[in-house]
Amino acid sequence: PINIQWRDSVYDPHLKPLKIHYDPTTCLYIWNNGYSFQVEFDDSADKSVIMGGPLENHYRLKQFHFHWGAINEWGSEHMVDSKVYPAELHLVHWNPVTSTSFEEAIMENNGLVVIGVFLKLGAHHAGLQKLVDALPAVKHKDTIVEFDVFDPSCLMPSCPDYWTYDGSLTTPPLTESVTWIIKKTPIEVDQNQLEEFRMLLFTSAGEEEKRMVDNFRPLQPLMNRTVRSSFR
Ligand SMILES: CCCCCNS(=O)(=O)c1cc(S(N)(=O)=O)ccc1C(=O)O
Ligand SMILES: [Zn+2]
Repeated sequence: PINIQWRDSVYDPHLKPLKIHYDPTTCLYIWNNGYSFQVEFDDSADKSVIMGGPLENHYRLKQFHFHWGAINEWGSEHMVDSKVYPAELHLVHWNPVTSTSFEEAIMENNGLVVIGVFLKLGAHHAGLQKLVDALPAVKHKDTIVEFDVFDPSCLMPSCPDYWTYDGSLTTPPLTESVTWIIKKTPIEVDQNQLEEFRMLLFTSAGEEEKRMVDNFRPLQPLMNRTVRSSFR
């Protein structure tokens, strides 16, 4: 993750609007992987896909997860002009044109696209609440609960503006296979919803409880990468 300096980003007029078509019935389950909670999707066909933006072709939604802090002062993996948000949503997609599976796409150049959406403290988010209500069922590491119909588009801000740069996964194997698309405008969630995230545990049932908080990777230097913006 990087600190996006608005002034260093370059407006690219060739960047198209991002097109998102998620099929809510491709949602499978939520599970606690001991690092975050993830909502997994059926990626066996081109049913929940994104295209346009900086992308050459379409990408299939595989999973989404969040990163958050112990308190509202930090939690996001990216920053904007050194501003940190209390949480960040990542929607992970893979390229079915150049790879035959997600696992293969992880190792490919341009194999993955991750859309990042900042969460800020504010109004109650009705769409997120369905997800929050399921969290007690996945409190411990390696627990899973069926989650049959959910449309992640409800977690997208209406503003089309984004930054994009070529980067890596923020989790091992940290491969440089990710086209990052970071939405400029955060979505609002309320204090209770953030607190529910912080009630999850890193630990399995029976172990000494460790609250799942601060599950973000520290900032990495941008090096010679350029961040392009879809807006002036
Ligand atoms: C088989 C190895 C998978 C490694 C990457 N998996 S992932 O779904 O892309 C992922 C991405 C990310 S991130 N923050 O989007 O780079 C975080 C966690 C995971 C995960 O698997 O838990
Ligand atoms: Zn992530």
